[in-house]
Amino acid sequence: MSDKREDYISWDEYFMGVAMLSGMRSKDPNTQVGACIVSPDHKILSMGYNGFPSGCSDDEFPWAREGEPLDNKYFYTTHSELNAILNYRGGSLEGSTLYVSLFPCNECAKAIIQSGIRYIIYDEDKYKNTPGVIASKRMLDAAGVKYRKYEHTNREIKMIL
Ligand SMILES: O=c1ccn([C@H]2C[C@H](O)[C@@H](COP(=O)(O)O)O2)c(=O)[nH]1
Ligand SMILES: [Zn+2]
Repeated sequence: MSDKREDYISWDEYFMGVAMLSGMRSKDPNTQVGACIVSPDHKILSMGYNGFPSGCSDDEFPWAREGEPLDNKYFYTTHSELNAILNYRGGSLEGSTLYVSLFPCNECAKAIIQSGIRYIIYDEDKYKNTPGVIASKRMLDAAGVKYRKYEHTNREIKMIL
């Protein structure tokens, strides 16, 4: 009988890796966010990244952070978590886990709660002091959605594409 490999990646490394890879598709020049939704039995249900809705050209809509509301990205971007929820073509997301590279904002928190996602594993929390993220945590806490920070393992994953 042969011994199995022992240095295989963990579930957390695997799914956060998929979320981060998904974020690499984002055209946002400042913050790329990736999300991966996983079933209780470790099946990937959906993925998403932040970007403009279908039909809204990445070359025509603005990527600026500043300027008039109609001339910057904030009115137009669909967040990675919402894209992952909307991309799901199956039945229910009840009981699922969301891996996401940035802590979800208040708008995403609403969609997460309403879709039945029960756990969030996030990487960065760089907007933790903003009202949006404070409101997000308040809603997630009230709704019983659990969240924890991803623990980096320092494993290097190299891909030659
Ligand atoms: O819950 C969230 C919050 C933000 N995003 C996206 C939306 C934008 O494309 C960027 C944030 O841009 P900044 O320049 O850092 O303000 O992140 C998301 O996908 N999910
Ligand atoms: Zn959001």
